[in-house]
Amino acid sequence: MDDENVDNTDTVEENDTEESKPTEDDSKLVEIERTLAIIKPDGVDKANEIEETILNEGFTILQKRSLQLTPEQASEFYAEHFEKPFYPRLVTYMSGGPIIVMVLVRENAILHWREVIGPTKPSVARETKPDSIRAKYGGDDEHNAVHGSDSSTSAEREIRFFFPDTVFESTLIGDTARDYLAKYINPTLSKALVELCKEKPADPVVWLADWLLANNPYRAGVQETVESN
Ligand SMILES: Nc1ncnc2c1ncn2[C@@H]1O[C@H](COP(=O)(O)OP(=O)(O)OP(=O)(O)O)[C@@H](O)[C@H]1O
Repeated sequence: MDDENVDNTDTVEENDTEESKPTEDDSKLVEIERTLAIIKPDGVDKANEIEETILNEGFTILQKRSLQLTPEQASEFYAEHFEKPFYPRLVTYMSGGPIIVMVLVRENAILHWREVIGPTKPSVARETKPDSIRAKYGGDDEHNAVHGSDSSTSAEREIRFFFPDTVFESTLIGDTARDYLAKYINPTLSKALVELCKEKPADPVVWLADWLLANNPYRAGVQETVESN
């Protein structure tokens, strides 16, 4: 178990209501996103099954840590619930044993992970989403096995909370990605693939990597630039 301290931020997010949260059906754009998943203390003995579900649902586990929160860290993480009657019990619960935190990546990761974990209360999950993680592994309304970020703002704050070195850069998608590749990669790569087929080397991947390094038009000292299509 890793007991290193987590980063503490003093940001308090706005308190989203269940009604205001978007659903997957509302989503028009496909986005590659990151979200934070926590396997809570009561879910840790089912970690293998939960991780299998994560992978089966098409997520990549980008980062993973096992740790135990101090009561202060649990209070900070759930600061938005400070005034709720269940807050003291929530802090005791979340600091009462080891947890596993993961950064998950997928198209629409935030919404999809919320769908996979199911409603907050396991009793409701068992009635309405019996295949969800909280339906299968949750206990009472407080002990619901897993957490998922509920918005991109929360995801960024929560990922930084546990992985303070994370850099958030926008990922190019759609036409922007196509334009970027067409301008900077395709001309050189096409030429490299033509040469590769002529050469037919024994280890094509290493040969291709060497060719690209030797013919990188953006490397200082390489004179020739490849015409774009
Ligand atoms: N009525 C309640 N009684 C006891 N515990 C509760 C209650 N409501 C919420 N909790 C606990 O507080 C956590 C945070 O509540 P929140 O309303 O943010 O739900 P959530 O976003 O589905 O959960 P999480 O933030 O853990 O993913 C819940 O996951 C649950 O452990």
